[in-house]
Amino acid sequence: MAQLLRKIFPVEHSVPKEEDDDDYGNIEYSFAVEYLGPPVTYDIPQALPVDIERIPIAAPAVSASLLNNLSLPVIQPIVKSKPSTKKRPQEPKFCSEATVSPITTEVSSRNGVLHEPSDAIDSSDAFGNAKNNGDHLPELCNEKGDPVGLRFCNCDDNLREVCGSSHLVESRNVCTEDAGGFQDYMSPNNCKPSESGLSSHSVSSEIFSFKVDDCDNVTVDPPGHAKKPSIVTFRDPEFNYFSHEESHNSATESIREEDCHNVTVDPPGHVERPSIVTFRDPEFRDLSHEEYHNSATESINVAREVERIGKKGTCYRCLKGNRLTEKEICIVCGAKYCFNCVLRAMGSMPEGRKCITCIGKRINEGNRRALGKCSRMLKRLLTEMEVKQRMKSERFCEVNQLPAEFVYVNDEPLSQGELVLLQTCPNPPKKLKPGHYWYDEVSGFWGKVGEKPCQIISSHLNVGGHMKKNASNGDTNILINNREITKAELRMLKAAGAQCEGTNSFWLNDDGSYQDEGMNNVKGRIWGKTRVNLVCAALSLPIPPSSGNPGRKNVDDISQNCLEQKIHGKLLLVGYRKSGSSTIFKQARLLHSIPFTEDERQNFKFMIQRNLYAYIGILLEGREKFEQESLIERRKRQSVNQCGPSDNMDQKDDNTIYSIGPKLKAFADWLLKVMASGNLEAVFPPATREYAPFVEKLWNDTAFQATYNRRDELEMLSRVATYFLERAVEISRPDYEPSDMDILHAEVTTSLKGIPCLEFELPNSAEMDLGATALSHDSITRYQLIRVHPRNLGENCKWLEMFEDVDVVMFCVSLTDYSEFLEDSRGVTVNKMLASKQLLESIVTHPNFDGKDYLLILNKFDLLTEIIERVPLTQCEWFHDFNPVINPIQDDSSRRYCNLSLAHRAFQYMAIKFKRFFHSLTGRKLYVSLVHGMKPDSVDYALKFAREIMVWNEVEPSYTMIEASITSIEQTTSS
Ligand SMILES: Nc1nc2c(ncn2[C@@H]2O[C@H](COP(=O)(O)OP(=O)(O)OP(=O)(O)O)[C@@H](O)[C@H]2O)c(=O)[nH]1
Ligand SMILES: [Mg+2]
Repeated sequence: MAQLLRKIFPVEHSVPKEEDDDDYGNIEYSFAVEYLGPPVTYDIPQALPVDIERIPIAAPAVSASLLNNLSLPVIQPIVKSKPSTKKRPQEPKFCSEATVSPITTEVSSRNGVLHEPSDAIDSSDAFGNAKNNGDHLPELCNEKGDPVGLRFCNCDDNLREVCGSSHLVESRNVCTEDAGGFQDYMSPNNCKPSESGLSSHSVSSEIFSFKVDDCDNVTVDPPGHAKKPSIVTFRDPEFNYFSHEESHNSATESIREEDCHNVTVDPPGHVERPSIVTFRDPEFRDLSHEEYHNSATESINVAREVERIGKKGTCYRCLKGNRLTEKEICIVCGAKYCFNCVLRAMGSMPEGRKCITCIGKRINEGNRRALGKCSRMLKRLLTEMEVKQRMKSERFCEVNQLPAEFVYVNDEPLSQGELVLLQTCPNPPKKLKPGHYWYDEVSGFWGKVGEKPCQIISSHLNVGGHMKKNASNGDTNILINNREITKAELRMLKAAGAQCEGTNSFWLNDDGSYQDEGMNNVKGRIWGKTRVNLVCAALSLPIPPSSGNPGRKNVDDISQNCLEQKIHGKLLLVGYRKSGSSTIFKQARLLHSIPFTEDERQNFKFMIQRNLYAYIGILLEGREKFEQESLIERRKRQSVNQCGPSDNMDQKDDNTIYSIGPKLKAFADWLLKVMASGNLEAVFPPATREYAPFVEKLWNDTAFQATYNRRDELEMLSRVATYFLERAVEISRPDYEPSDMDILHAEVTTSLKGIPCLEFELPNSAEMDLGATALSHDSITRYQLIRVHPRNLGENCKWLEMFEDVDVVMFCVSLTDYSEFLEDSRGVTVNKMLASKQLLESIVTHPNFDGKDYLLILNKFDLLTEIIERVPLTQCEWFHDFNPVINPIQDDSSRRYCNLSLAHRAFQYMAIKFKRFFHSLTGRKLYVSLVHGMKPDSVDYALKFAREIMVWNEVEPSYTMIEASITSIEQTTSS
């Protein structure tokens, strides 16, 4: 049979004969035959069937220009190597220019006896994968002489070093021939297989250290690696993660004897954490380690973290670069490669962005969302077609698919068919990941076990087991479809008008109709009411897709979109009128590249144009006033001079520099009338096109310009008006398109209709702020920023309870508020700073907000520096004792500096006032951040500050640490 096959499929030698072992020439095919002998009493390693689909296929190489100086791995043809009967591992055969590095072997053993290798051993790894380690695997025997996974020559009872190629311990061939052959990766820089005759087992130009410690734990540490017990790591100088293992096949890289002799062999740089599979994605926590192991089939290679060799931030291959260097990340092990190394490390990417050694392995679940989303770096490296092809492979190749058996629905793992059913239904669960979920097939409610529902999916799907009563860990004594609901759901029910008193069991259908259990009459419907939607939005409860607001994507009223992904922290942004909270919200949006939709831009355009007419109206009103004043002044002068009144003179005197022509006068009168009637919103934008020519004429008019020059005297004119008035002609045109800066500056009347919310990502720690890489989702966390206007909170902030799950309240105060007054609802004039203080008190003392963290954002610092000298801080009675010692101003150049320093002192003073006030209410610290809403960096800093507050809370708070942080914050904010 073998001979026949040889005739049909002649196999060429991959290595020149003279370099070869004798046995190599005798290539054979062998087939498994049924064992008919007597029963065996020992374990036989399992031979796994080959999954043809998992064998990587050579893909076209990247463009020729890129290949010139690349050392890409070469795939060797499949050959069978006969088990060697040699006592010593085969020495490597390198091409002439290749050098063999000395091998360092450290052996320390009390009980362990290291035997000369005899035959290749088979071993099972931690996942039960069968391994045939071939004849080149170092073999380690325990005291009974049983092989335990490593084989190497020269043993000693003590630690010792053995150098020289004769003691070479070769890297392994972990691939089983049964499993479909192996693939040999090597660097052409070192050796070309065809020329060198290098066997697939012989690239071992390594420095390894082996250590057998007291408990027969064997450790092989490459130099420079942090020693971890029971872990063997290999390192190739040219290709750090290069190994002989056949990562495409069912064998894994690790050899582990779990009982007494912990022996692990890991691929270069890859570290398998002892008996722990770590999934950094918090979502994955649902699946315990044991379950993962138990449910993993033998052929599954799981995601593992790669051990960093170089310094933090450097490329994992060339060890160059820093945190700021752009890198591509392996979706399996997390290794990061720089622009120059990524193609060498990842080859032709048959399964997307994976190191060559990670091909065939499951992705890290934390990277699932990034599948198929190309980075900028790849776009620069590859052609458009190549990028498409690789991203397609990444998304659709089998090994990258979600394993059905890792998804538990109502405590039962899904079959492949059920997973397909779930994923292809009209409303599938979004971003499904391994984990435990509950599903109410009657209502379509879907959530994670132990949590409130996060989505409403298609109902009546036959997937998973039966929903348990305690599936969502509810504690309300109210049942919906036999599930005890959570407090949040109870609020939703109440908002929908359901009578929950007396009844504790409801039947809820997928159309939202509900009835008492056992009764036939529908008592009402949950969905379709604005109030219910608002409550759901605020409590992060799902609503059916049809009741959502599909038009808007990233920023929206808190809706389904916000619930798709795990939100790590929620920030509530609130501030008194015109404190700048919506500017900060818009700035956060721009910072996190969430573009404004066309609809939003159109709305901003209309708002900006309408505001422009309002500013013009205020100027025209001012013009009238200035004209009057001017006339009065003139008449006074005339009467003083006693020039003798004459009709001619009177006529002439009516014209001042503030006088405008009859046409403009008619327009001005009309505009002022519209404003007085409060109809500006109704007239603009419709009248914009018609009146644009008047704006241009006005702007070019000397009287209008004279008024504009005195705009500081017009109290009604907001400070931001200048920004828009300077471009009045352009903005008034019908074809005006607002820029992001225009949108940022726009005074937007906050709508009462919705609660804007945006999701954004931040690196996990301040350390990483500088060096976040494109794909490291494990080091990036999602946050939600909710902006609520005080008017939306209702009287005494009663609606605040809707936001009780926020982590940090960002309370925004304009630093210029001390100089502004307004009439409250009772018609009483109040200082805006005091109004802000009152609002803060209402929130802080709200029962649902007891114990929350607060970050006070003192905004508009730039404006404070402008006004602080003109308007004393003592204008606000709360600041009556502000009495800083200021150096006398010597000249104009030092005036600005003095203002700045005065503004700083004023800021510090106000911050302390608020801190003391907060402390008197809560007994706790108030964090403070100085912000300039127009500056992205400043807003970014504030958001990261909020993140740090959350992080401090997560870490067991040590008093000293927090104190230290607070001190540093105060220093930062005051600097
Ligand atoms: N110069 C300056 N202007 C700012 C700053 N922050 C906000 N503004 C301006 O202040 C005005 C009011 O800001 P908004 O963000 O609309 O204030 P708000 O808190 O949303 O006000 P409401 O809509 O009443 O809630 C806008 O014109 C902003 O352009 C700042 O830091 N510096
Ligand atoms: Mg606003």
